[in-house]
Order: sequence, then structure tokens, then C-alpha cells
Amino acid sequence: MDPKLDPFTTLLDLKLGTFDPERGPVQVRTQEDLRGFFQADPPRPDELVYRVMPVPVPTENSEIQCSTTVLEPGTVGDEYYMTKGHFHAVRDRSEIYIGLAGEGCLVLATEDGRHRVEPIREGMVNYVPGGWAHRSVNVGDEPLVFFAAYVGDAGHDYATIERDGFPVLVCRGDDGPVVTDNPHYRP
Ligand SMILES: O=P(O)(O)OC[C@H]1O[C@](O)(CO)[C@@H](O)[C@@H]1O
Ligand SMILES: [Fe+2]
Repeated sequence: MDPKLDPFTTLLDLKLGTFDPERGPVQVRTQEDLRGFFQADPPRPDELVYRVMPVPVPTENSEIQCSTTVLEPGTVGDEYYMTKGHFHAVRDRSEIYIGLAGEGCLVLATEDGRHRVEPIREGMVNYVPGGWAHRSVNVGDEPLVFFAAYVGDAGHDYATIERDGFPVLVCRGDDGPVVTDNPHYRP
């Protein structure tokens, strides 16, 4: 075959999640960007919640997209800071996470309402099979940093999550994180 791309190399800071050189524009998500994903309205709309640093390649199933995510510590209402979460637009596409720093949860859900909550920590590898929506949550006091790699044409379906939510919420409790049923799941 005639290769479509040339090889490239970039240096990943394993604590900060940054790439040197950067390979694509950093995507910034504030509390305002997550309006409708948290149960409560954002109290400080301009506050940074997370950044995604991508290594873009063509969005084809022959390629592997990857990125790092840095999710700040914090809460909106009782809910810990989290990513929007998504199904892949091409539902059967899978993904791998590698935890780099901090303390988090990976919340997963199927379209028929099953859910799982897995830990994200330095050195942990999480496998996200096709058909599972996924959201990461920072339950610690430091930034949660993880690397993700996924099939190139997976795409992101945020609208289903914005409409239905996840079956469970991860909230700050008196003795640490508490996973509770989401009262607004699929109203
Ligand atoms: O895309 P979301 O739900 O905002 O979450 C960000 C993270 O999810 C991914 O889209 C991969 O699942 C990454 O690009 C990033 O790690
Ligand atoms: Fe994904």
C-alpha cells in the first residue's frame, strides 16, 4: 500500500499531560460549556473545568486518534467536575484510557441503561468497549490527567448524553465520593 501519513513523534509529559511539540489546538471546556450536563446551573461560568490536548489524524477507521485530558478538581453543586461524556457517533468504536495523575472515576453506560463505574489512577488502563458511553470524573484534590486512544472515525455523540444524562451521578459526600442514581436520567 501507499502510506497516507508520515511517522511523527511527540513528547508526552506524564504528569501534566502536555505534548511537546503540541500536535493540535487545545480544546478548553468551562463550566458554561457544561451547562445542561451538570444538574445545577454553573455558579462560575468562566471557570476552567477541563482541557483536551489532541494528536489529530484523519478521522478514518484506519487511524488511531489520541489525546490527553486534564480535568481540574472542583464541583458544581454536589457533582464533581467531569467531562461532558459521549457515545461514539459510530457506536461500535472502542477506546483505551491510561491514567497518568490524580484520582478519578470513569462512568460508563449502555443505551439500554446498564452502567459501570471504574477507577482512573496513575498506571491504570481502562478499556471502553464499543456501545458504552463514557465520562470521566475528578474525585480528588489535584488535576486528573489521562491519555485516551480511540478508533479514528469514532466521532462524538454528545446530544444523547445532554438529553438523557448518565444513569448515575458522582457527588461529594461527607466521607468522600458517593455514586447515586440520577433522578433526571431519561425523564
Ligand atoms: O469528549 P468529552 O466527553 O468532552 O471528554 C473528553 C475526553 O474524551 C475524549 O473525547 C475521548 O473519549 C477525549 O478526546 C477526551 O479525553
Ligand atoms: Fe470517546
